[in-house]
Amino acid sequence: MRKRARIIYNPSSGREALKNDLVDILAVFEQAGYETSAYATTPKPNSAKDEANRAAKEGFELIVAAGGDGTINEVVNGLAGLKKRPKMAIIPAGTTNDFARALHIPREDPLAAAKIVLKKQTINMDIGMAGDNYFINIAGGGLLTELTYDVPSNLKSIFGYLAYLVKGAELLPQMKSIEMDLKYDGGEYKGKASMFLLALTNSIGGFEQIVPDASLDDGKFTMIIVKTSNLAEMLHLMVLVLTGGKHVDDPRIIYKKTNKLVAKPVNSKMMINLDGEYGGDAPMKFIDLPRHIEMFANVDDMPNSLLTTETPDMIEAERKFVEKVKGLPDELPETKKKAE
Ligand SMILES: Nc1ncnc2c1ncn2[C@@H]1O[C@H](COP(=O)(O)OP(=O)(O)OP(=O)(O)O)[C@@H](O)[C@H]1O
Repeated sequence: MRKRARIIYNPSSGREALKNDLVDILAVFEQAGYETSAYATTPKPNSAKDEANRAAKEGFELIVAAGGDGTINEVVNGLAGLKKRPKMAIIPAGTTNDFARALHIPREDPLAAAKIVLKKQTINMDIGMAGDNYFINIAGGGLLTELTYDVPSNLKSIFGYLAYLVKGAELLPQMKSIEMDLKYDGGEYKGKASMFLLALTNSIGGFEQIVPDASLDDGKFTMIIVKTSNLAEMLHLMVLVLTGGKHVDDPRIIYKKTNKLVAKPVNSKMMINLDGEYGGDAPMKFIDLPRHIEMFANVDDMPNSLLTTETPDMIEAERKFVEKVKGLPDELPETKKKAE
């Protein structure tokens, strides 16, 4: 019997290109040896997740997630809890496409992304588990991570994580650190922090510098705890990120590899963000499931070292941002006071 592939695509995500190319995309997977069918997701919550789960249980050998990061996250959530998990491929069609960036899959041309399957190269990717949910790219908690919900998606497309940070900087005067208890492999942080992040890939909102040494299959998250919420200090850290990852050694940051994290707020509420979406409230336990899903990737093009793959508009966005930050005074006593 021929192997079967199910393409789960979001007809509403990103550009029309996905729909226009669908017939050719189906042909690529047929050429790769799969009897292939397609399923269009609906606005109903979890439609991609439920279909991925159903197809996997029916014995499909390959599930292709075609859409934005939200669709990919849902498909992973449909598969990660199963004992027998099919292979996955992704065709990015969203705005930020963080995950495709990490796997070096073309982000502008869905047909080219589909053709990665013809190279027959896969990697066994780590997946994050957070309570009952799964994530593939990043989890976070704390006041700053809550801001992602406010970043309009047209801004996301140009600035990615930068938008998140700029928005954060704008809102910082209203912000404060919260008291957290974070237990990780071999250590614990008890104290004030503005946020923590757990990264599985090195691509967060288009910025590979934030987690310069993330590995996709080492069974460990890269954990970043940002202790300060002081406006001037946050801006300084952003500049360190933009100028090549020097933030990792900064004393206001804890930067560690860990397989687990138990995150608890002390006397306050802490929302958890999973792959850019609200994922429940802490206390929450996070575990890195090592080499959990076999994923088609452009392995030839994935660098051993972690070189950035910036597009011209990202470089321009970075340049503008650094200019903006440079123009600000070092100390902003009014806002600083409120931020503390
Ligand atoms: N047929 C549909 N019509 C409208 N919305 C849909 C449909 N199918 C799925 N959705 C919604 O699309 C959202 C997921 O979007 P997805 O992440 O795939 O693309 P995107 O939003 O364009 O990408 P990005 O997050 O990168 O901007 C979910 O909220 C889901 O409910």
